[in-house]
Amino acid sequence: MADSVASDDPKFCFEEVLSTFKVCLSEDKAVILENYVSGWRGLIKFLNSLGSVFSFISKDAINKIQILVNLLKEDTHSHYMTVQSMVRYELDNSLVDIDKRGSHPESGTRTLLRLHRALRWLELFLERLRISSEDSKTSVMCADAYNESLAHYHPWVVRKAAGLAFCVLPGRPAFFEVMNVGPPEKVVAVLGEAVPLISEVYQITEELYAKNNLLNLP
Ligand SMILES: CCCCCCCC/C=C\CCCCCCCC(=O)N[C@@H](COP(=O)(O)O)[C@H](O)/C=C/CCCCCCCCCCCCC
Repeated sequence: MADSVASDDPKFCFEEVLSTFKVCLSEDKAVILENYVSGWRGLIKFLNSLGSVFSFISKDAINKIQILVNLLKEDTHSHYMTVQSMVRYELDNSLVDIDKRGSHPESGTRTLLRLHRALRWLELFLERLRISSEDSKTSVMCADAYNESLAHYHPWVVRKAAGLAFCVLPGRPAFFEVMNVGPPEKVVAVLGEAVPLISEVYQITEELYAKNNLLNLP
């Protein structure tokens, strides 16, 4: 795994992202952290190709991914093989700020929660994209998915900036081009494979965090 998240080759192919989400779950349905992080790195390549309007979003996502990449390289990395083992290790060793931010503002558990919430946005957005018609607006699909998910956790100023950025998203045909999958029918078929995979990863993580009362970490 590369040291810096930001130094990746910018070329994007959605099928590569799909492959990383395919190998995200182990046989016993644990979420493999390295593959989860790889999936996000691929998505950030896509975001970067949309232009500098989105850089405030990609900077935050890169920062969070970098925290997880660093944890995967530390001496304690064996505890970070899966999201399940990470949560167990950090809780057992009091490495998570539970009620208010304190000495562990960058725990893996807290950091992954932010990406987990964004994964729900992604699931909702990709499903809208899958069932959309040729003249549907990506900006509207993106905003609707955002308002139904991530927006609940963001202050007014972030919601406003995100809303403005969505307005410059390319139309559906250009968006499909950037996905680099092939003709629209192929994009729709690949989305049909991607959405259930992402949804399963989301659900498993959601249940883990809910069971441990971690869904509102500061
Ligand atoms: C071909 C596939 C199509 C979809 C590709 C989508 C590519 C998206 C790549 C990355 C998505 C962004 C992930 C954003 C993570 C946000 C985490 C977060 O909530 N952070 C906030 C809280 O952090 P703390 O302060 O508690 O540490 C932070 O305040 C956020 C700041 C930035 C604004 C985040 C706006 C998120 C909008 C998500 C939509 C992205 C639009 C992509 C357009 C296709």
